[in-house]
Amino acid sequence: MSNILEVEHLTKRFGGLTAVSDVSFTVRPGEIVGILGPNGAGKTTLYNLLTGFIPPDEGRVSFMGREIRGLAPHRIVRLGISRTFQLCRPFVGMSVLENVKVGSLAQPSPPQGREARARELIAQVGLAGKEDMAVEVMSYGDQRRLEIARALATGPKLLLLDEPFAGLGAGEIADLSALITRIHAETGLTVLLIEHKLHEFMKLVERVIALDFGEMIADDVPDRIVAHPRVIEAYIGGNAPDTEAA
Ligand SMILES: Nc1ncnc2c1ncn2[C@@H]1O[C@H](COP(=O)(O)OP(=O)(O)OP(=O)(O)O)[C@@H](O)[C@H]1O
Repeated sequence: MSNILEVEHLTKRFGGLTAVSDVSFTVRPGEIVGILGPNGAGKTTLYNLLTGFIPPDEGRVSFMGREIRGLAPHRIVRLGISRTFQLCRPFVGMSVLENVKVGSLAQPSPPQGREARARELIAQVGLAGKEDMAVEVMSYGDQRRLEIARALATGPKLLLLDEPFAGLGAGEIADLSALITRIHAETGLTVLLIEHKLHEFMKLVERVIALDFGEMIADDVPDRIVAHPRVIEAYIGGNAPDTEAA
């Protein structure tokens, strides 16, 4: 399989606004690809389209050679696409362990191995010892780790991260960035990453797909993206990119 994900002419309109406009790109297995763009560029809408949360108006999405347009979110998770959210969405009133086990319910695997696997993932994201902790008392940084563990529990081949560094301090960002790098290296998982903290973003990703007003304006390696005239214009015209370390 040459590409794990193929997006062709994907378009989503909300009334008169085209949030994602004729976007086409491919992702190879094991790549870590950044999705860049100022506020409102269409990044989260793109994730919502890839995960079946909303249907596209036009275009197609092929995942591991299979057309997934129109499939319900739980079917897409089962096929191997998992995501985290911009705002953490842990199940409150449940422990860390229970939260991760919920993720594993996405796959029709026998229940016996679920707890052991959940404990492994909790350790993998650096939360060992916190299995029984209530999620509402966790730090924001730990909640981000939990989100990643829960997403991994669904057994993804493609992981979509939506602003994992939002709201974190510099130390937490560096730690989480190292965690993402390690998980990517250890598992060979394909990763898409939306992030406004460009300093860490550019270090993490191998390639960047840049959006502006729903249109794809560039698809290139980080070094060329930061010098790309349309990317610079998109940011200078709107929000200056946050290229400093947080
Ligand atoms: N359900 C919706 N109904 C109407 N408009 C929407 C809806 N969802 C998104 N939009 C609009 O679509 C555009 C793209 O939004 P989107 O959230 O995808 O941008 P984004 O790049 O993720 O921005 P941010 O970086 O601020 O999260 C915005 O103008 C937004 O207001």
